[in-house]
Amino acid sequence: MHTDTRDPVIAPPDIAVRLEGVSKVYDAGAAPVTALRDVSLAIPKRSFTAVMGPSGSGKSTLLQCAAGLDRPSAGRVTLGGTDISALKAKQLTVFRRDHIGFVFQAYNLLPHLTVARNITLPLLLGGHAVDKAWFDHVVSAVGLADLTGRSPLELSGGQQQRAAIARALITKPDAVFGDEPTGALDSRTGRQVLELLRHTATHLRQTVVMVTHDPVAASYADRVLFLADGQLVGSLERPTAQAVVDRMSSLGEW
Ligand SMILES: Nc1ncnc2c1ncn2[C@@H]1O[C@H](COP(=O)(O)OP(=O)(O)OP(=O)(O)O)[C@@H](O)[C@H]1O
Repeated sequence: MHTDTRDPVIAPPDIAVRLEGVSKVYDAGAAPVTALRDVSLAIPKRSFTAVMGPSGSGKSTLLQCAAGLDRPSAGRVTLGGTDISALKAKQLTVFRRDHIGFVFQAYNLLPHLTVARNITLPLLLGGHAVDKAWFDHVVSAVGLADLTGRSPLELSGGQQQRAAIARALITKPDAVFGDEPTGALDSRTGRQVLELLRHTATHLRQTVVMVTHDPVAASYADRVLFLADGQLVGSLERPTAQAVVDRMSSLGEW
């Protein structure tokens, strides 16, 4: 299914995520809400991208559509060469499990499973064998090599988020999507997690896309995309926190 829908014309090999004319309208009772308006973008493989914008600008909606957690009202989303807008619900569920990593503010680890079992769960659910070398590489990269036998309940918040990142990486996904992944962490622990996401793109050669409100968090990315009123209104390459603050200020209240 994955290979059948590959189209080298719409997704050249260096692009991990592509949105083409994506719009999203929520049917919220009497007054529909347009959360995304004709958004087109391409995210290169092995890059770290932050998505910023004022509250209500459509950041989470963009992430949900890009990650196949929600469907756009119009437009096309291509992930690693697969047009996910064309997948049926069940195919999309399988595709998400095998090809997309998620890191949320809540870690969503299962307390009755060890850290190792939590990390390998996406492989188990997909009926795939664990690549021991990649498992060891990932677990060591997230700094949990000595803690894999523990319950998540015996980990700190930062360690739990690092386990969630390892779980997101275990399938070598087309992209890892994070919605405020450091939102629940204190600033020192948050910085460690941001450094890990940076390391994930640079050294583990994975693609990371993160929604954040925090200019310091965004400064860890290669590129920041700015949304306002559901539209892509600009981007910053190699951002500094100050440059992000300045751009956000020009977008109004945030
Ligand atoms: N399920 C939904 N039903 C109706 N409207 C929604 C739904 N989800 C989001 N919206 C609306 O769509 C718009 C964009 O919301 P979204 O959550 O994507 O913005 P955001 O930039 O992530 O906001 P925040 O920074 O406050 O989390 C908002 O006007 C919001 O109220």
